[in-house]
Amino acid sequence: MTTIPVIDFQLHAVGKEGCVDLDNLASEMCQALEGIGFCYLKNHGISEEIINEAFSSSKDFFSQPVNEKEKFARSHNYNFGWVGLEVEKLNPERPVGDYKEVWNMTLEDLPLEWPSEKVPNFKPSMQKLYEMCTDLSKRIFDVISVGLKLDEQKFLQNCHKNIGIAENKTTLRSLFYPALQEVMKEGQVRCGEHSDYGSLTLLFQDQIGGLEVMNCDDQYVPATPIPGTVVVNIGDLMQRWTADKLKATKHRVLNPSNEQQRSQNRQSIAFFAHPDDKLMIECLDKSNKYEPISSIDYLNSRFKATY
Ligand SMILES: O=C(O)CCC(=O)C(=O)O
Ligand SMILES: [Fe+2]
Repeated sequence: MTTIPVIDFQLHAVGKEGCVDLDNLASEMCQALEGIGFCYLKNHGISEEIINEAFSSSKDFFSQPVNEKEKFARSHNYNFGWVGLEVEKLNPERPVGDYKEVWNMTLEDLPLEWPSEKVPNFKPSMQKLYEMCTDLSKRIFDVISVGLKLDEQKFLQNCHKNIGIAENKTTLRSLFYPALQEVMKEGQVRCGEHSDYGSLTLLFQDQIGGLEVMNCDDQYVPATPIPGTVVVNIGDLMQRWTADKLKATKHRVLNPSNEQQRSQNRQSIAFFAHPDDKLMIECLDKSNKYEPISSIDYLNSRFKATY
């Protein structure tokens, strides 16, 4: 598979009720996730208004001066808050950190502040999108469970019961890539080559473009923005869980070469689903290809390598 397929999710979209036969959708989706590891979903059911609000309030947040944003710097204990330019290096082999800023959040009741005084709409709009992404990811888990022929359609969904409640590290992250400098540091990119850590990622991107995904021929191909769609991909934990059946594909965001694009900010919002912290991740096919590990131990081992 060399391109990223667009899949119509209408049948099981957010807001749809009732039992439907997911077999065809499931095989279409698993074929994509076993191949290139990415797909676009159209008709996913999350309203454009909710997505746009999260993008515009994020922009308001990131447009503030650094000293304002620093007040809300990421707490290592919770993976919550603002991370500044060049701090994260998603590909540790690159010489410098990524040219991006991010805001990470969960829905858990944490003793942490939002910048609500200066950007009142940021918290409610991100929380709303988190809720919608929780719903959509659970529906995608149903489809994948059917595609993997697991005993129960709700099997994977049940492994993510605590999303947004407690003891689950599922994170919504707003990313802001500022317009580029005329001369960038050697080897610096917007987002270095990496695969995601968790089970499933949903990604909303603006119209600027730049996301690239490694295809089955080891070539990076553009994941061109398609209005109205969400990009879906598999994380490393899900690859391990499925004994390498579903693929956690490497991706990156390079610096545009076109002068007009270089002078524009880029925004995206990613939802990283993780199974409940204490869940033991054992190969679903009983092959024991990888040792069992708890969801939280796996995630912590990955964070150590990034920060
Ligand atoms: O901004 C993007 O399009 C991709 C971001 C990403 O891959 C990540 O944060 O894991
Ligand atoms: Fe990623």
